[in-house]
Amino acid sequence: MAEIGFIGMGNMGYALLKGVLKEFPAEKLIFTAKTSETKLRVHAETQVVYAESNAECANNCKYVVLAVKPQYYPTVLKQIRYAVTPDHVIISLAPGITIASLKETLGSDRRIVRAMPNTPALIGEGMTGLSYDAEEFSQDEIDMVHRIFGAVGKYADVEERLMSAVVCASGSSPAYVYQFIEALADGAVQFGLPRAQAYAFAAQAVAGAAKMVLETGEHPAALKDKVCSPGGTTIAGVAALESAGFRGAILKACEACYEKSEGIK
Ligand SMILES: NC(=O)C1=CN([C@@H]2O[C@H](COP(=O)(O)OP(=O)(O)OC[C@H]3O[C@@H](n4cnc5c(N)ncnc54)[C@H](O)[C@@H]3O)[C@@H](O)[C@H]2O)C=CC1
Ligand SMILES: O=C(O)[C@@H]1CCC=N1
Repeated sequence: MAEIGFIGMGNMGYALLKGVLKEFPAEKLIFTAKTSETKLRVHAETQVVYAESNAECANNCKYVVLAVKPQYYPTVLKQIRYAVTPDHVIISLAPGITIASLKETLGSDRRIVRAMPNTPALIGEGMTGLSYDAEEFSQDEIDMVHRIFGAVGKYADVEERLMSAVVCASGSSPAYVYQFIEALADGAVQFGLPRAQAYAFAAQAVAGAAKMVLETGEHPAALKDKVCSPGGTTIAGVAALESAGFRGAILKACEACYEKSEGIK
């Protein structure tokens, strides 16, 4: 019997499976995917066994990670309904779908953890928000959930009402950061920097700036001020971004993301 099972091998399920393999041996893991091609490919790559069905996957592990899109939840929940017991720890990655609604479908004694990870989990640099009713779980189970997400990056517990805000800050935001890196690189290519170097310079600048925020604990605005020489190049760029509504655009993106997440049923 495995310990952790993954239902769904798309972008997030695969990133988590690959990520946790750095902390857990393949024998402790099991997964399912929709197609045989995916099952065979992921098995060949990871040596992790796959289950023939979602119910079989749930039957063969204690921690069941639901890594399918919200629109497939009704089907998958129906498939696993009688396979998951009150002993299982069900980890749901979907935005918007509440613990209460999952209990309504699966049974009120089923125990659910909501998790909002992100794809940098693939390389151990993920960030996951976790939400659960601590009274329903033993300390060992909570430690295990933390170990799973700790294996793929950082994590923090948050109140369930804040999960859609976590989607804005870290679940969806890697996409915005990639857009930013792509645009920065385009900007540099415009002035002659070779394309490959432009991505490397832009991505390292983003990674370095992010680490400065995390490691110095300084306010982002103070760090920004230190890059801006009076009358220099950076403040000219900052002024251009302000007049283009850069920060306002990001706030709008978060608003759209939040509303979308809250609207998922
Ligand atoms: N991609 C991301 O950055 C993040 C995704 N999530 C959440 O993780 C979940 C999965 O998202 P993604 O991996 O991005 O989606 P995806 O579309 O890449 O993968 C979902 C996978 O589920 C499979 N699937 C569909 N129906 C199935 C079934 N009945 N049985 C087994 N597998 C089935 C699909 O074939 C697909 O491979 C979603 O709830 C999403 O909101 C959460 C945080 C970040
Ligand atoms: O786009 C989505 O719906 C998922 C949730 C967070 C990141 N990707």
